[in-house]
Amino acid sequence: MQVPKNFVSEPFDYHQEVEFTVESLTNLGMGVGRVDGWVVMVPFVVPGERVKVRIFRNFQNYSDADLVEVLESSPDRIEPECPLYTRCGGCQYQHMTYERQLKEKTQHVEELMQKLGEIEFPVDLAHGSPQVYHYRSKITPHYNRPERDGSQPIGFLQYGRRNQIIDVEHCPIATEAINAAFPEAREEARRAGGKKRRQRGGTLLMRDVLEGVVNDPQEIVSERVGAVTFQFKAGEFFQNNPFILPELVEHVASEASAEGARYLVDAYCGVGLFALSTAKSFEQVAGVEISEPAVRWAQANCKISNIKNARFVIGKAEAIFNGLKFPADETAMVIDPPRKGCDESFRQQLLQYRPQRLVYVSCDPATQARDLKEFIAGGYTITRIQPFDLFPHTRHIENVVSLSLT
Ligand SMILES: C[S@@+](CC[C@H](N)C(=O)[O-])C[C@H]1O[C@@H](n2cnc3c(N)ncnc32)[C@H](O)[C@@H]1O
Repeated sequence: MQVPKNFVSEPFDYHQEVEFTVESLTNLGMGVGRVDGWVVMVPFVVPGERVKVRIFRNFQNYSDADLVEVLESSPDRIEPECPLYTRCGGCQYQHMTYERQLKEKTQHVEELMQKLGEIEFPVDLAHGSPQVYHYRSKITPHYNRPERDGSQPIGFLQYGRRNQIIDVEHCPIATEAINAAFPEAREEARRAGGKKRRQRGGTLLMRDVLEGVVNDPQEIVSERVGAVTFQFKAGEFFQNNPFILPELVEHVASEASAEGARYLVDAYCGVGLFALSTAKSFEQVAGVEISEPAVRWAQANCKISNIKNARFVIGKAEAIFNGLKFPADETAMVIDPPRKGCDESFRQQLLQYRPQRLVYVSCDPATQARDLKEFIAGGYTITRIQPFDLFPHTRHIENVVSLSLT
């Protein structure tokens, strides 16, 4: 039966099968279609495809379903590289050509900008990663306490499960070096973790850096982006697609300096990625970061790469405005906050200081759109929206928005 039943709370029976044409994807990677006007969501499909699905949950205004069969396949559908695809929760887009993934992500950014930021501005096609598989330089597989039968899978969360781990022996989005080192790291976790740790479960770190693949979060490691070397502890934050990073920092540098700013502030600077990579384009750069160890590394990284025009302060991002000597009308500001976006106090102080140019880098375009709306109300105009695909085959995207004062 195709038609939702005539009562509001249960439009379909549990496990009822229905057919429809997929209209679009949400930014979480779910296909959206309608059966007699009722919205049904299903993963691992491509817009335009006709699909048969099995309903497993009804909500107040839509239902969730599993894919049973693709009845009419999209020309953009391809075989996924990973045998665990659809069972491992890590990837959502391996069944689509890379070109289609970029188009879908671009459209998601555009929709989020419109819906959450009331921003009507064309979004440039997402800049693709030069390496589409084997690009991720850091993975953190987990393991739970052993199961009743004594098995202890080491891998990632299963698709659609909150706490169930799927055993992963090889991850095609992780670098080749990580995959080569993975069997031994899995063995080591099982052996050297000892009985106590085995009982609790835990997380493995695998970071592919200049020194090789490192597992100890405390180990000091190095990455090179363009001419700059970055050192930091293996467990600390550093962008994890090294293949696209030179292109991302080049874009940020050219956008930040587009109107001739002489000074740059890197808010949420981490170990100095943007400040130090762009320092040669500015007379002086300053960074601010809440993590003291990250700031210490940013300072050390100046010395390692012989950069003399950068300084860094520890504190919440808004601390940078206190005593900042750079003239606002000659200053560009790079903003790269965590997923939750900028704090209100930072947004307010930024609008009082009024830097000439803003380049807002974000891994969550939803919170970014909310912040942008405030900057636009405060007098800024968007000049470019350029997503960068740091995360091929997943639903994630890094979005870079450039703004000027009107
Ligand atoms: C997405 S990371 C970006 C780091 C850096 N721009 C990079 O690309 O390597 C966000 C950074 O913001 C820092 N952070 C989080 N909340 C902060 C706050 N309120 N003020 C300043 N930094 C903060 C985190 O420690 C983290 O290093």
